[in-house]
Amino acid sequence: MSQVHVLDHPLIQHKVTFIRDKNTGTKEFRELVDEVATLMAYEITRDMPLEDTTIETPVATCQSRVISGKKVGLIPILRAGLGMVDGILKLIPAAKVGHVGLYRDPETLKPVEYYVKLPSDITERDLIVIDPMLATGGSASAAITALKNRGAKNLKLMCLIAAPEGIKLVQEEHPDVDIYVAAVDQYLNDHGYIVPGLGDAGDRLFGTK
Ligand SMILES: O=P(O)(O)OC[C@H]1O[C@H](OP(=O)(O)OP(=O)(O)O)[C@H](O)[C@@H]1O
Ligand SMILES: O=c1cc[nH]c(=O)[nH]1
Ligand SMILES: [Mg+2]
Repeated sequence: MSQVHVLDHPLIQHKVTFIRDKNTGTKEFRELVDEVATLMAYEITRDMPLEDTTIETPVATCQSRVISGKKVGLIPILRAGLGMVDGILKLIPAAKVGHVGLYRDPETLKPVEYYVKLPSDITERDLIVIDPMLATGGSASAAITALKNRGAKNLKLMCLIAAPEGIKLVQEEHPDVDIYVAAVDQYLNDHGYIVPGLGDAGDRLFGTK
């Protein structure tokens, strides 16, 4: 069974409060999502392997450590996942970025795939699937399946806000994928929106409502 990591750092929790607030406009919403993504990346990279190296400081020879040659891939789920990419790249600038385009059919709540473009070497990369919202879990699970079908092996899922229903589905369908979230909310309403949530993440990021 995969683990769920709730990233409860005070800075993350503080910023998520303003992301949720309906009075937060598009510009500020986008900036806050970007900042939270950076803070979450700091937490999600805790287990990155290090290797020893020797350097010369101005004073002496020194044994020190660098991140070992592990390659990372970021996979935002379009559209809303795009809002978290730059924030993560600030900490992992060498990561490659693949895109999985999915939208959730408003009637059936089932994901519809419309675009997949991935780095050619995803089988060798540690992949982080990114989407602000994990609601029914259908989109995240479908994205992970699409990646596994193309050979991906090491995956993590990073979301801002999750519903218990979405966590359950991803854990059932992908027990090898750990989930990193800033908050786990109460439930889904009749339209599949997370309560209390933040509304429609894509619309709030891109001002399309
Ligand atoms: O867990 P689920 O029930 O699948 O819902 C979550 C999905 O819904 C939203 O995308 P949406 O379909 O609104 O597309 P968009 O990002 O283009 O707005 C969100 O960004 C997730 O991808
Ligand atoms: O609450 C929700 C659920 C799905 N997608 C969103 O953007 N928000
Ligand atoms: Mg949307």
